[in-house]
Amino acid sequence: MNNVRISVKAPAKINLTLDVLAKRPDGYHEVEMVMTTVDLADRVDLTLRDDGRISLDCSASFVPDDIRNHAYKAALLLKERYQVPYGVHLYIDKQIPVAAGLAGGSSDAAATLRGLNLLWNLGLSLDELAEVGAEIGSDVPFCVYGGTAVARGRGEQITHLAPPPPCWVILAKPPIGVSTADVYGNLRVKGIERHPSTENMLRAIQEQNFSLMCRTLGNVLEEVTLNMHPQVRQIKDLMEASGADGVLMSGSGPTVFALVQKEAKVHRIYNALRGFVKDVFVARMLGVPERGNACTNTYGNDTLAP
Ligand SMILES: C[C@](O)(CO)[C@H](O)COP(=O)(O)OP(=O)(O)OC[C@H]1O[C@@H](n2ccc(N)nc2=O)[C@H](O)[C@@H]1O
Ligand SMILES: Nc1ncnc2c1ncn2[C@@H]1O[C@H](COP(=O)(O)OP(=O)(O)OP(=O)(O)O)[C@@H](O)[C@H]1O
Repeated sequence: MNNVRISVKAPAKINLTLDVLAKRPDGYHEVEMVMTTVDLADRVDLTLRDDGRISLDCSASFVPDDIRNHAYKAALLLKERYQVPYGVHLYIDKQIPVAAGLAGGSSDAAATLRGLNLLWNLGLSLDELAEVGAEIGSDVPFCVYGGTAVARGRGEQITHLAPPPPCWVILAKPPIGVSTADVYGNLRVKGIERHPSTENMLRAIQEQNFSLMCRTLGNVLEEVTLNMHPQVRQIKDLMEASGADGVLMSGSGPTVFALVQKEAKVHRIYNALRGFVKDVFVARMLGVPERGNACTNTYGNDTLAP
């Protein structure tokens, strides 16, 4: 093991809108979704290995530490594609709940790609890293860039956006794991009654209109997951009853988030939820790619430009 080490932040994402337009011949769904990052984040530490091997540890023991881990897969793909002689040891400090609809694994993979680009001195652009990321999962390209974007295709076609109006985000995850494949599998695309308006969400962001953003929140997967897991509906109801300005399930769930602008409301909603569910987090909307994403290393400074 070498002592050249960098740390990269891997923020969670939330979906402000998630629309499904069609089922594709390849089994995936054609989506249109507005996504943004929040400051609930994992940290990925990358230490250079001279022996060419890839290894991984995670603070959460139930997360796989082999090729099933998205971060491990990211390192292997990059190593093979660019014939890198070096290896890496990855340590993931897990703060984002797992199988929660917050793209934790995807963000770890994206952070690994960004970190290895520096550690292995590959000189790749974010577009090139996102292309590698798409081989790992549909959410990885967005996570490579971070910030705020519309994602189309199966999620890999990214159009960057300005940050949404600033606000607090309270996230609550019931103690169940949800399989994204099952949720998409249970969706009847032709039966979708209300599609969220991407156009209105873009307008809300452009005009920095918090109230329009809250009114436009929408996720067509929500109904599917709510029917599978009634607890998710209870959390949603509780957030709404506690005065949240907007409430939505993220991704395929089961995490539900509430948006509020007034700090006093944050405490009220947090306290109401804590009696009901253990995993409650208070975060700020990040909305922009984080500067200084990769920190302390033996090169002396952070050269990652997100
Ligand atoms: C629900 C979201 O998280 C919203 O951001 C994404 O659409 C899913 O992203 P992800 O977890 O990275 O998804 P992947 O790992 O690529 O795919 C998991 C499974 O979800 C289904 N899937 C995923 C993305 C998509 N556009 N259509 C799909 O039908 C497929 O059955 C796939 O086998
Ligand atoms: N680095 C990782 N962190 C967490 N889970 C991982 C990781 N790599 C692979 N996994 C596996 O992926 C599965 C989904 O975990 P993850 O936390 O990424 O889900 P998610 O937040 O619902 O993702 P998405 O929002 O992209 O659908 C878990 O069952 C876990 O075993």
